[in-house]
Amino acid sequence: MLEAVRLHKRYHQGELDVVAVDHFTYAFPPGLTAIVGPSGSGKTTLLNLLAGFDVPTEGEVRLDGRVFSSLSEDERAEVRLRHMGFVFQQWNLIPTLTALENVAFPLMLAGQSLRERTERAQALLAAVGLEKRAKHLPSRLSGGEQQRVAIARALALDPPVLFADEPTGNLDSASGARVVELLLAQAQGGRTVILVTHDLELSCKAERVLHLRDGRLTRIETPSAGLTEAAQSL
Ligand SMILES: Nc1ncnc2c1ncn2[C@@H]1O[C@H](COP(=O)(O)OP(=O)(O)OP(=O)(O)O)[C@@H](O)[C@H]1O
Repeated sequence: MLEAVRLHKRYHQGELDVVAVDHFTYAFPPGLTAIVGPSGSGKTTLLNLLAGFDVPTEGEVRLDGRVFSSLSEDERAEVRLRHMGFVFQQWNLIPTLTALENVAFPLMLAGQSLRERTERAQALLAAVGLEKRAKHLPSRLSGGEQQRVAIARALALDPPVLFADEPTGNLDSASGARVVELLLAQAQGGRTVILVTHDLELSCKAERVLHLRDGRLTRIETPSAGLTEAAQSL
């Protein structure tokens, strides 16, 4: 399980101190959790802290009970490779690699043989409905197809945690719906999916919606149950 404990991030901007994340505490259960909040409320900073791209000023991130945020950069990268997948607004595929090679890339980093990783990447592309596009370069795929390749790549090493940052931001509604379906299927399959979005319709599909304001967790909504609880009581 991924947990944030009194996670705090302060930036120095000249004379000013900006608190981007303010003592955020939450244990992310399996399933889909959305993080919403106005621009500047700290969503991206929080995601970067949870994924270990950035380190907190105070507090910690724990993964399966082990403190993750105080590991070295290399150790965090290794944990990230094996335990976390990423689907961003900009799909960030490697432009010179085919769809199949993009999906196989993390498998190569993890030391799998060419045969193993080709078989696994083919199966993943089939799972997102793109087996016929395996040899295409990203530039020959639509935005929605590129995002599905990014999802297949994010799932390559079967990570328990999947981060999605505005994954439908650049997509038309039909492609966006397909991407959402794939993410929901991952959440229903028991993965912890953490979704940052401005899209209220999308956040309503989450089991839990965390509201951030000025870096603080101000409200937790459970849209399906129609319940809210005060974050302060956590
Ligand atoms: N590297 C940085 N240096 C200084 N201040 C930063 C840095 N990154 C973020 N901030 C500040 O931290 C606060 C939170 O920013 P963050 O990008 O996390 O918000 P956000 O909710 O993701 O916003 P948006 O929805 O616009 O992407 C903002 O006030 C921002 O200016």
